[in-house]
Amino acid sequence: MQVDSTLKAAVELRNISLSFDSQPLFQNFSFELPTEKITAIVGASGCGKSTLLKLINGLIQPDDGEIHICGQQVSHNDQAEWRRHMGYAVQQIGLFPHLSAANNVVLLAQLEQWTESSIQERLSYLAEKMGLDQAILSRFPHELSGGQAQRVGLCRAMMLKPPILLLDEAFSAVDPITRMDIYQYFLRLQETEPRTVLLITHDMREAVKLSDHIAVMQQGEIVQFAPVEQVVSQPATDYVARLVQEHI
Ligand SMILES: Nc1ncnc2c1ncn2[C@@H]1O[C@H](COP(=O)(O)OP(=O)(O)OP(=O)(O)O)[C@@H](O)[C@H]1O
Repeated sequence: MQVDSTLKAAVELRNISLSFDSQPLFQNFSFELPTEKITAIVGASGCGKSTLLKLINGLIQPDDGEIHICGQQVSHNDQAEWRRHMGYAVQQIGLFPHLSAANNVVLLAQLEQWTESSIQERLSYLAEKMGLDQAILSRFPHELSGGQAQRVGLCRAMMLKPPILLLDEAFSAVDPITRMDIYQYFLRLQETEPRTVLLITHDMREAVKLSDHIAVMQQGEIVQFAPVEQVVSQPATDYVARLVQEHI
């Protein structure tokens, strides 16, 4: 599944409804993720950010509504296929402890039976862009700093060149200075290899730093979805204004 870069939205949710234990979280929820842009979802704990991400990667099935990926409607039965086109990185990183950093990064490409030369070429490219040298790549996860492990996790998520990248608090486990460095690495890669990114974060400052668009969520609804500058200069509700004031 290739993303046509002229496609307005690489991911589209149409009229999604979802309840947990008869408690509605999403009701008639629609959302479009702009192609080859970074979109941040910001909102308080429990507003539905991670659930939205799980709907997009097929981990959760909506009660009602449609999901379109790269212009095609997908059904829950295709989830294995559609997930192959998505990279996924989370706060907990989840590197395999018995594999070196390099082997963590290349594992999926090996499973996909890429040639050894393509694997090594892709690994070198990502490692260079993310500032990971040979010494770091040969270490095991317990020998890495939090920031190094996060960059390894990002490289792993991007190994197969997924057109869509889902990041759930993927930058939050490190100190602010290391985080700034990782932002720079990440943005450099996004410049050379643009992809459609959904970034889930509590941190409005991170959203402003990294994203093209911000969607602010409150209790299963998007209360503002606009380019970053607009969210900052013209917050649509008091809640968005508070987020902007308190965090920027
Ligand atoms: N599998 C589940 N079963 C029941 N309730 C769930 C389930 N998953 C999520 N919820 C509920 O749905 C709501 C939204 O959860 P979600 O994890 O999407 O929030 P979030 O915005 O990502 O929060 P946080 O920022 O704390 O991670 C919460 O009230 C949560 O308790």
